[in-house]
Amino acid sequence: MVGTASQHTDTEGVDAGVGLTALLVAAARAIETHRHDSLAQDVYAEHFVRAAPACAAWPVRIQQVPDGDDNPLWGRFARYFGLRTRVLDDFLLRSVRTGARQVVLLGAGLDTRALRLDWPSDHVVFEIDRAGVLAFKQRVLTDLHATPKAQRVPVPVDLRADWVTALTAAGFDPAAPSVWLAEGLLFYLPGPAETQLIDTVDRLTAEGSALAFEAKLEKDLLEYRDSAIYTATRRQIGIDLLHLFEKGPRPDSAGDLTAKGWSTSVHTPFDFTRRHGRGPLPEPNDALEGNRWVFAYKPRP
Ligand SMILES: C[S@@+](CC[C@H](N)C(=O)[O-])C[C@H]1O[C@@H](n2cnc3c(N)ncnc32)[C@H](O)[C@@H]1O
Repeated sequence: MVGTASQHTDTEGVDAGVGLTALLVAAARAIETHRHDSLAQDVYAEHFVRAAPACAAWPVRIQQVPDGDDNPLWGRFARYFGLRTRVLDDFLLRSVRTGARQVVLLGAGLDTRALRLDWPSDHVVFEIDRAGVLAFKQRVLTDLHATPKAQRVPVPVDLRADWVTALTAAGFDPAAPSVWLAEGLLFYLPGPAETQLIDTVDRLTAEGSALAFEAKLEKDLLEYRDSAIYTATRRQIGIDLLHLFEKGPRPDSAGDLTAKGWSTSVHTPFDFTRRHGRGPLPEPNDALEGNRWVFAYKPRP
């Protein structure tokens, strides 16, 4: 265990610190949803943004941004989140089609895949995040009378504490194939917590399971301090992502999974920009340049 529950507060709300990053992704998904060439539809996203006093001035449509798509935050960065959402939607649905019966969203934040994707109705979606974030999410969804398309099970726990006990107590079955997602999460965890999380996913997964995660290449992240995306995020909405990211050395989690027998593939977001014909392309001093999307499969014998 990397730390204990008492060392790590899990009561932080959604409107501060790393919780606020969940709202940033929600605002990006709202903007993507309203685009004429949208890659992913999330009709709940704008309701989260509008329910959070901290985001009163945030846009939920690109038309509300004075410089529109030229804005590094609500244009380019939001398109990045829209592309990421679509690629990971496709990954999860593909994994379910090939046998996964349980979905585990690590650092689920305001992800509404349990409500908006077409799951087989007997499937279960476990959403792990801190209590404050999940309580806010539940409040908004309850007000909307939103109905999940699979069984949705929130698991309020800090991923640096004993989350395995919480997940299994919530009904997760390690013997059944599962698909796991860590979208926009790992760089908020200390390196040893990431290693432990990946080891634990390996231990809890039956053959035929799958995992996707987003990682950053090991490079001094502070080199990107003046990149357009991070500067705009800091100045426009007061979120200093580089302050929130863990800056110690990162483990090679894709390599670790390969060594454990998983089949892994590592992509840049730009691979998918080309595939979908929209999304961000590389720029000089580009904070997205070091991002990797990793897809891992635990083979059947
Ligand atoms: C950038 S948001 C991404 C949310 C979601 N995956 C998505 O893409 O919409 C990061 C999320 O990770 C959660 N998170 C960060 N550190 C965590 C921890 N130690 N335990 C549980 N959740 C954590 C935050 O509360 C936040 O909801």
